[in-house]
Amino acid sequence: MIVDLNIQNKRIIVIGGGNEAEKRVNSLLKQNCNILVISDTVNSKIRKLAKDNKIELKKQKIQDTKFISTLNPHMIITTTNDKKVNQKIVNEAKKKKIIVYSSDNPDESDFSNPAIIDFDKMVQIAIFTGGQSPAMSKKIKGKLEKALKNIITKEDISHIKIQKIVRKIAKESISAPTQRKECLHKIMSDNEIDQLIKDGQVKKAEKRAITILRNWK
Ligand SMILES: C[C@@]1(CC(=O)O)C2=NC(=C\c3[nH]c(c(CCC(=O)O)c3CC(=O)O)Cc3[nH]c(c(CC(=O)O)c3CCC(=O)O)/C=C3\N/C(=C\2)[C@@H](CCC(=O)O)[C@]3(C)CC(=O)O)/[C@H]1CCC(=O)O
Ligand SMILES: NC(=O)c1ccc[n+]([C@@H]2O[C@H](COP(=O)([O-])OP(=O)(O)OC[C@H]3O[C@@H](n4cnc5c(N)ncnc54)[C@H](O)[C@@H]3O)[C@@H](O)[C@H]2O)c1
Repeated sequence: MIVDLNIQNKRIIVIGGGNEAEKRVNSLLKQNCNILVISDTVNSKIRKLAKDNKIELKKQKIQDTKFISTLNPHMIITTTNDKKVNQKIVNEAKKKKIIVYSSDNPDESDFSNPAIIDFDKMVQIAIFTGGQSPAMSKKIKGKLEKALKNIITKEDISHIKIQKIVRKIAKESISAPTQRKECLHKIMSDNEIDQLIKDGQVKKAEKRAITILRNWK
């Protein structure tokens, strides 16, 4: 099942410092979480992230799973090239009911990583083949990225920003969910708002949206 994990402000530990660790760290950096990498060696990208204080780094070879009790993370991602170490970590994390992911063990991991297309951090599209072919996910992502550029427009992104604002107000000011929905749809399909967005007058579009909302009966 594809869901969006909420890991805001949580402590996430990544074991290993190679290519896989780098991919996982890059995804985690898009969330507002605390990332600790533990590895005996790290590649230059991870070293730079630590230097820039984007992540915490512990240069250490993991031999047992004591670090789990000591650091009490919300989630562990293990990416070492040592299958036994990865398995030990998975077993212990499961015992402690900690969310765990192992790069070499999709079957025992609590989640998977789809290929992701991102539009302005506002719309994310995930492509997933259920573990059958990661390489094909990557290829389809490339094809979709090109096609979607003409479908998900700058105007759509502006509408999302406006909806975020009016939706918050609507939740407080319009008590009936069906009415709320109707009002939000009206704002989404308002020709004047569309035109203002196209003319680059986003603030005016926002104002008009709020006016429609305030006048809603
Ligand atoms: C989509 C993407 C997202 C990401 O990684 O963030 C992703 N793999 C990507 C690329 C990629 N990975 C691999 C290759 C080499 C060719 C090949 O093997 O096909 C390539 C292609 C390349 O690099 O060109 C090797 C590989 N991958 C996995 C294993 C282990 C195994 O199968 O047991 C091995 C063997 C390792 C080895 O040989 O030792 C497992 C998984 N990889 C997944 C995701 C999950 C299933 C996704 C799905 O079902 O679609 C899953 C199950 C992990 C999970 O659960 O999360 C990302 C592209 C995104 C992008 O570029 O935007
Ligand atoms: N899920 C995927 O999409 C995917 C893709 C490619 C590879 N893989 C798998 O991911 C694993 C790692 O791949 P990689 O390319 O990052 O390998 P890598 O060799 O580049 O990195 C391995 C890292 O683990 C560290 N490490 C090893 N043993 C350790 C220990 N005991 N304690 C702490 N750190 C330790 C090493 O120092 C190194 O930094 C492999 O098992 C590979 O099969 C998965």
